[in-house]
Amino acid sequence: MNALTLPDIAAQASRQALPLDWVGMCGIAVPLWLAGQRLNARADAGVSLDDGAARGIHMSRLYLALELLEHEPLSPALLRRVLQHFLDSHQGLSASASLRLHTEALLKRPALVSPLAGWKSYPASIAARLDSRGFHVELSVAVSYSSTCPCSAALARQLIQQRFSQDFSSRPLEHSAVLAWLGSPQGIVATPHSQRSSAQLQIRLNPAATDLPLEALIDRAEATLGTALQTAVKRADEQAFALANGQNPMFCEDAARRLHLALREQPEVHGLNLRVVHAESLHAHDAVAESRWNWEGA
Ligand SMILES: Nc1nc2c(ncn2[C@@H]2O[C@H](COP(=O)(O)OP(=O)(O)OP(=O)(O)O)[C@@H](O)[C@H]2O)c(=O)[nH]1
Repeated sequence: MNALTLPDIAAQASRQALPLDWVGMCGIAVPLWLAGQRLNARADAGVSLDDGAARGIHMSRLYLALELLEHEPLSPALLRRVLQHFLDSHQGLSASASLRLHTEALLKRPALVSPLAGWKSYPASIAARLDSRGFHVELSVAVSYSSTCPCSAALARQLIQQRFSQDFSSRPLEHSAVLAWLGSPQGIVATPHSQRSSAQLQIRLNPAATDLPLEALIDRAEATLGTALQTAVKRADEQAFALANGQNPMFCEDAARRLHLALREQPEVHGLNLRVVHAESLHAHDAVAESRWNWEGA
């Protein structure tokens, strides 16, 4: 039997004529180049099946088009070429194509003070679509940070004030005595709670963007929040982290507003959709805020 005699079920007519919105493959292992690294990724690749009478799409053609990802850094232009391949190989069948890549960038992050550094992983995904409305790309990444509750900080300060008032009600206010008190457990009789938090950032790239600014997006988000989770930490770094948290107390609403305003002004951002989750240590549930700008379906 040779290739010409192999049955081709996909080429048959469907018994139930009906177009399908998306047909493809999910979870294909692919390598890609991003943020200066070769990364493992999982691809979801597909097209619409607009010809309702056709039995199926040609999955192998989509799979083989993904080979393009191996050879050059991931960019909007490369994604567009892959999607154009999907459509060219499905002429008469499909008018829209999409590709979603799930990966994890591993970036080296410096300590706050000491000359140390360590690795931090950032789950990320890139989604591209080509259809009659044009081509667009979305970039998503999760950034983890610490958030100190501003309400808890104010309540703790009040208790410290009360304790100070008690302890110094009958003592003269001498500099050395106050300094010693501040350095004692009485000087911090209450501490605010803080929580490990995460921001899920999704941006739609400006159509003119030539790069996928993953690292720039992460850097911008971490600088905006001021309390990114750390990697290598010595005591000097921990002290700097305590200061950063004290200077940046945040409700989830504060974090969402900060991120929205900082990301929206980036020239490569055409739209954004973000969700921040503060995994409360006061409650057994999370505090969550979402914000969108120029986001379809919002
Ligand atoms: N359309 C479709 N194909 C599937 C599915 N599950 C597995 N396949 C297989 O995917 C394989 C590749 O399909 P095609 O791309 O049509 O393969 P081909 O006919 O050899 O390639 P072309 O000559 O380029 O059409 C076939 O062996 C299908 O059986 C499915 O649910 N739908």
